Amino acid sequence: MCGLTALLSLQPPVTQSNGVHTPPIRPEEIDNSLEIIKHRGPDARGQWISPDGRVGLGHVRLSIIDLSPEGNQPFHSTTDTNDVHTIVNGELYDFERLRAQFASEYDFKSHSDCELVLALYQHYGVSFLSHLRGEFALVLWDAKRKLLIAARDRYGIKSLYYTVHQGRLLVATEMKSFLAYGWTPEWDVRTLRENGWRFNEKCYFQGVSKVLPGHYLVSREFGAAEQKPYWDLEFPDKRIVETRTEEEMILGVRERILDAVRLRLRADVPVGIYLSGGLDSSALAGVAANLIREEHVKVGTDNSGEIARLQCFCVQFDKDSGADESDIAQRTADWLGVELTCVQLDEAAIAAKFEDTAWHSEAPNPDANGIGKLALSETVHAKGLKVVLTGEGADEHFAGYTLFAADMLSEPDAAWPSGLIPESDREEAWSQECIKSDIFQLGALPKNVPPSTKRVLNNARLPPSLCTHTPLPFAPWTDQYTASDPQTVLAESFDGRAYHNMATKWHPLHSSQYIWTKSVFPNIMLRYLGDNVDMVNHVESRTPYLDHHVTEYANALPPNLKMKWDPETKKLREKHILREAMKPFITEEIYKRAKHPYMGPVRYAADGPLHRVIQRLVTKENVEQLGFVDWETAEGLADKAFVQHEHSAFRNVLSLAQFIVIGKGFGAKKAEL
Ligand SMILES: Nc1ncnc2c1ncn2[C@@H]1O[C@H](COP(=O)(O)OP(=O)(O)OP(=O)(O)O)[C@@H](O)[C@H]1O
Ligand SMILES: NC(=O)CC[C@H](N)C(=O)O
Repeated sequence: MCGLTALLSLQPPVTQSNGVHTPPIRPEEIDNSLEIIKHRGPDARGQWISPDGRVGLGHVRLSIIDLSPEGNQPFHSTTDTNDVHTIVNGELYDFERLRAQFASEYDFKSHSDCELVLALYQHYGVSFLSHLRGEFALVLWDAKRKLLIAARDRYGIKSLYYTVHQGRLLVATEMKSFLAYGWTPEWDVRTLRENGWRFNEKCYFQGVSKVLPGHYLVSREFGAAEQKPYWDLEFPDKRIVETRTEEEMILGVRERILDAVRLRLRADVPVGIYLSGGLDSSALAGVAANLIREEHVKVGTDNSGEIARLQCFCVQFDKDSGADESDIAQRTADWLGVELTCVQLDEAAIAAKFEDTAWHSEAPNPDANGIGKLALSETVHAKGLKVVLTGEGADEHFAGYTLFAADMLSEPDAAWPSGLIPESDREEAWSQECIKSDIFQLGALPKNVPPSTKRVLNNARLPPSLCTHTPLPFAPWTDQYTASDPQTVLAESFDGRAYHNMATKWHPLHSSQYIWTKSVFPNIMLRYLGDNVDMVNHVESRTPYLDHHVTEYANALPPNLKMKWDPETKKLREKHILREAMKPFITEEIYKRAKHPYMGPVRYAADGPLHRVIQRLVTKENVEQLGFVDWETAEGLADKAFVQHEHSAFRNVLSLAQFIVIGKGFGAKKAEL
């Protein structure tokens, strides 16, 4: 993916009577901002500043479609009637069909997918976003109307941040780009204490917000910007009985996934696949192999029609870590006849990449999982590939997480009467899942949650699990920022439409899927395990399960077909319909294998490489420089984590070390009372 940066001066570039001085935007500022994210776009760099010096657009390019200079950005549409400029990070699928459709009314200058934004904006006005299919972050400036739009894809696959600094609206793919404009980061201690940055539009730096998934930011006539939604997840009314047969729905899922993969194999550069021992990625590899065999589909630049040339990549952890799936991935690769490269990741390699992963992801998470993804992209790049397909989004939309089970069982599924679970079984299984979800927590369950908070999300069982995440060892003075507990903050990050739907229309499984997919998924998973770390090594990851034709179809399926009750084992079978839809393309082993979440090792040796990195980072000086952490509590964490192997201390200290890396990299001001 590429990277972008944009500025809009909210005041004219002169000294005002009130003393505010907004200098015209300078090319060096944009260039410095792009320099910070140059890893996102090694192939070309471009910028545009409006004649009045009030609008600036900058872009670094990882070229994927139309590698010629015509595909470089910004793109401009300047005619008698038009004066529109855009920068786009991402991929717009099915662009060739749309390009042909609009060729008579728009004068395309390139064969880039991204230029489509100008054609669609000219045709549809601000509603053009609904016509984009794929992952993107973009900024568009309509000079005639003095209208700025900054938009993000439906799921938040791409990141997009904004802030106002010295009278200028700043927008960028990564927060660190703002540093070039003289912005000085200050910790937002409230959102750190309340965990809000993991759930909502806030960031852990004051004044910085995310453009939310499925939203666009709009500023007219240089006025204050506001966010508006253009798309959201929708689920059916739980009382309406499904009339399609299971077979029809299995075929419906299959057809849409085939289409989503087919579109994502199209690129002017080599394309590969991230392959684990799980269903989601094995299905992608299987579908791709099938498309090569049955339709002779071109895979990136490879037109050979040889399945053996399809390149897959698997992270290989130490065998005794319990986290390694490479044997299974190898069996899948052998069965399909594709090539598999295993990327060995021992503890020394994990330790060596710890700081880079935190810095680039901008989304600290208390585990080492993101490091594996960073290592994968390093190898993919070394092998000359620029694009990979990866399986994120399947668990969200086809119900793969066991954390959804309690909500799935909390109510019968009237939409699929033939799959109804006998009431006594359902109630028994539900109470067991509730006990399990209380025991299997990654930290202490949230305390002091007002009863009203539980009702906001219609008593969903999922929220406490999302809120147990690893409190940092906060300094006592930060207690003033605990007016709202994390669970209330999570609940309040949704809107009235969602509350109404959860209370009256959606099955609890669907409410749970909504809560997860709108909160930690874009803010943590797609950052720490997604685009941000892939792009460090100039690799674009494409997510076929996050194609909105796939997800809209999946969301409309009955809950009982997503998590299907097995009357013999008296257990739920997660991702049932996805499994059935993908059956022709996967091994028997994968078809039968239960979900194992992607996890790096969680136990590391005392005085080993990772312990030493943590000791180097978590010093009194570094902790005190954060300002919001208590050194006395932090001091013993590394020993507890690596010598006594306390899992919660391990998570705490990893989190703390990541914040130290981020604080140092950003030059964040020490937080004070
Ligand atoms: N060990 C790994 N090597 C390479 N890629 C991986 C690895 N683990 C996960 N991934 C990538 O990350 C994606 C998300 O991981 P996740 O665990 O959700 O899916 P999965 O392993 O494919 O399937 P399942 O969810 O059924 O276990 C995978 O689909 C795959 O593309
Ligand atoms: N890396 C990207 O975001 C790709 C942008 C655009 N699709 C191109 O090929 O240039």
